Amino acid sequence: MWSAGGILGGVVAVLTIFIIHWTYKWRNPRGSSNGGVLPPGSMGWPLIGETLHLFIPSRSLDIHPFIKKRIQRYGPLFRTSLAGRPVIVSTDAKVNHYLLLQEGRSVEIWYLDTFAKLFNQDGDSNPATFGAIHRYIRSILLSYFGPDSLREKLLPQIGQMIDSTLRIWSRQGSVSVKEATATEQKKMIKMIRNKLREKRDSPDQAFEGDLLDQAVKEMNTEKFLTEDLIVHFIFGALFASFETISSTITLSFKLLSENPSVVNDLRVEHVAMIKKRENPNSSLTWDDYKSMPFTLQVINETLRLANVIPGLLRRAMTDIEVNGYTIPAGWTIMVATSAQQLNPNTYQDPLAFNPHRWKELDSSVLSKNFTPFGGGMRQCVGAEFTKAFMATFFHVLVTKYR
Ligand code: HEM
Repeated sequence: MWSAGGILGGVVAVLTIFIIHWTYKWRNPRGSSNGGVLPPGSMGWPLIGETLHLFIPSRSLDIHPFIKKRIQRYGPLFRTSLAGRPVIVSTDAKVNHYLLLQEGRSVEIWYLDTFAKLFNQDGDSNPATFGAIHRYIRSILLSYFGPDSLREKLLPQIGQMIDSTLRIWSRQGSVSVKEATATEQKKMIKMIRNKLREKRDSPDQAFEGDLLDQAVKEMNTEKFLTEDLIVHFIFGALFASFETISSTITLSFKLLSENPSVVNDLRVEHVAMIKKRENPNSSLTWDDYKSMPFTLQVINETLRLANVIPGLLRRAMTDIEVNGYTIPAGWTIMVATSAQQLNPNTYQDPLAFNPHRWKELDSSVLSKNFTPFGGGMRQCVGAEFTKAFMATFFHVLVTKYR
């Protein structure tokens, strides 16, 4: 006869064996169906993996300590587990370049945020719809924010907006900046939805010739353009532009205030340009923007250090062989471009703000080691807009303020 203590002991023993076996399998995942070798690394604790280490905020411009420590321990390619998913992190410039060019072949984009909702990534969206939405969003954003629109329409508007904002700020003792909370984001989504309905219900009255007008008009011809999709698209575009440009400009302000000689060199370039103009008060033009080598060096150096998007997320669609290791199909890949931009082998004294370094940097090295806007078919559609915006900001700042 089994005693109660014996049964309990048996259950505990079976449970212990199960937990040990499960933990062993968690910590030692299989490389692939045909026995490929996984990159070195640790999968951390069951379920939570190493997520908590990654979310510890870093106040330095340096590579995040989570990544830095693991590069030192395992090399440029390592495995981990984040947010319940097995992940390969790559900080290797050649591997990253290769992976970004593999979009739609062996890897696909993997969004964790607003964009996942937009593309209904975890829902039932089929690849053809996904592709059509992606092409639509790229082309509509490029037509409103790309080089042609900047040249013909946007640059003077950006100039006026920066000018009036700085004028107001310069009269204040301090300026408070804050990030939008989840409640404010919800309010914003509601506001966009109301605006969309207003435009849809009375198209003639509410027509302003903007991106939202065009999307609303095309709801009749493009089947995938639902109300929800447009709302998330507009919110996503605002988020992608606002979050990134504001933090880059904020950092540039800090870096310039610590480096008065750079401000001086910028001022020389911009004042010389104003002297060539017929109307010294006109705002920066496309030709001005394209003929300011030092300003572009300052922009590059700020983008390099800002590392606004420290890693791009992808999902392996097939087993991928790189550097003698296998990235198994289905695993998430973090293409950690931030590590490339702070690599001392490419950028001497990588944490120093030194715009002059750009004169000497070899363009072939840079094509793989300077990717603030990503690469391949997912490259940022707002890249030119961002650079022109920053150039205009510097123009107003150094010509009108001390
Ligand atoms: C400092 C400024 C910015 C930085 C550093 C930045 C960076 C990036 C990066 C790295 C990607 C590639 C993401 C990936 O491959 O997973 C990207 C994509 C994207 N960016 Fe930006 N971005 C900036 C500004 C903007 C602006 C101003 C806009 C809007 C006009 C914008 C809209 C987008 C969109 C829509 C995508 C998705 C493109 C696609 O999937 O085809 N970004 N951005």
